Amino acid sequence: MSNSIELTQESYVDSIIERVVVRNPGETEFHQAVREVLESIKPVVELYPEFEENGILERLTEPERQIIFRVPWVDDQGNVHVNRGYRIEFNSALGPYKGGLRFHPTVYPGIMKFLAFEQTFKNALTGRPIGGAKGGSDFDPKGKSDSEVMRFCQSFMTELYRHIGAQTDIPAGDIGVGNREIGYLFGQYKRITNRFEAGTLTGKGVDWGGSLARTEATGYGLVYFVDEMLKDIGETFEGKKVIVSGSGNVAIYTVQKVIELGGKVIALSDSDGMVYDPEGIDLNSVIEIKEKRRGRIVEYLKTHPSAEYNDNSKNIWKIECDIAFPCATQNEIDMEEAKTLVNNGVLVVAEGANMPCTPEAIECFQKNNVLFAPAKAANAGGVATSALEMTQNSMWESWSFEEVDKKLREVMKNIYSSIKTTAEEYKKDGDLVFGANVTAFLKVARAMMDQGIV
Ligand SMILES: NC(=O)C1=CN([C@@H]2O[C@H](COP(=O)(O)OP(=O)(O)OC[C@H]3O[C@@H](n4cnc5c(N)ncnc54)[C@H](O)[C@@H]3O)[C@@H](O)[C@H]2O)C=CC1
Ligand SMILES: O=C(O)CCC(=O)C(=O)O
Repeated sequence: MSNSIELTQESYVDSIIERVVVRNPGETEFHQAVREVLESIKPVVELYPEFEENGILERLTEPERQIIFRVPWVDDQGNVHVNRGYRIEFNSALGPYKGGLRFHPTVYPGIMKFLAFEQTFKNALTGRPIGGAKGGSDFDPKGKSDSEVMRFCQSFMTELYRHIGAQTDIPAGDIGVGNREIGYLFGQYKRITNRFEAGTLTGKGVDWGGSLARTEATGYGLVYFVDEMLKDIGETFEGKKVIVSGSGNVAIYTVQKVIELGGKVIALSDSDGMVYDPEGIDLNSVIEIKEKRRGRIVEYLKTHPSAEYNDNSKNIWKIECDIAFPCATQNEIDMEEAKTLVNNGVLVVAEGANMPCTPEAIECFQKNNVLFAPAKAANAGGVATSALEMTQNSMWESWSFEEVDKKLREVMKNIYSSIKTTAEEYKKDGDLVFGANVTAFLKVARAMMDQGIV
């Protein structure tokens, strides 16, 4: 009897994975994200037949709404360009759709759907009432003037505005979308709607509805999360050698907090290459190059001639370290890099980017007892602080940096303890991938059950 139940339930999960592959051809990142979640929640789905009876997995893997639109804009020379804009409103069981916008040439439906699917689970872990979404465009902001970026953002919002709102869908930043872009997007939203509806976008400037500490939140939250993991094994950041990939928003504030807690960051990268500075990365120089000048990481050598540069960003994982923070992009660590990190004695790998480690890499870390922190838990501090920004907006209040930072720290602590406890409950001690997926799944699935077949 129990055998047959097990077989039926297993085939339910497998059939859903197959269905996602068939219904979303060629969208490999989306397949990967779905497979990762569904395979780990399998034993839990087996325990509750009502999930199958109510088509929970079919609905959970199909976006509630997918918006694709044309974004025409004119460059500084008067040439017309057309990009494609997206907003994937994946799941609103827990609250209005929430998630960032990515402007990058690699954007296509497979990337948008994987990010929106992941966001649904991540947002559930924050404990805030927010559903999951993601959006963006295949527009490449690299090398564009401020005026070109402004015109692009205005055109993008001219379509997007009709789909978003403080109670409906609240976009924010992601790769290629920072304070500058959020400003242009908000300006156009306000102009079209004739409403200063601050709660419609997060990551705003602090003088016009933004939250203090939102800029720092993803990186700081990531480090707070790892600090909890280290405490559990009687360790701290003090004296640890740390590698952070990328050099954008998440990477910069990860580095800042690691240094504050006594760690030494020795390498950073961008899509062109990586720098290794055994003396410890000088963050002020990185902020000057990346945040102020929007330059390339190779320029670090101009002021730090003793540092080394390599024009393959993947080589960053060859450097010996205690803690590795992939904070650039999806699938940046595969099996080969994972093996190198393990052979070099890495203690912790924590995902700052979304899905930066392939499933094979994660398996390699877990088999070799490396402490592994999955993105949907470890980088949730950014969206959690976005939710704090929404709370401040709805109350017409602005909290101090310290107050927001304290709440962020509590959120990260709670996420860590809840996913660790879930893993223990199912006798998967230390498996934070399982803990995060199951904790988030149960929350979203139960809300979907409560709300009927919608
Ligand atoms: N901004 C946020 O609040 C959050 C961002 N994330 C994720 O963190 C990651 C980074 O996002 P942001 O820092 O916001 O973007 P960003 O645009 O500020 O920075 C991205 C950085 O990654 C680098 N990069 C891109 N491709 C690379 C590659 N193949 N190798 C090495 N470096 C590469 C870029 O040069 C840039 O320095 C993304 O996966 C994003 O989805 C996750 C949670 C929240
Ligand atoms: O702050 C937000 O709404 C979104 C942040 C984000 O894009 C992410 O968590 O991946």
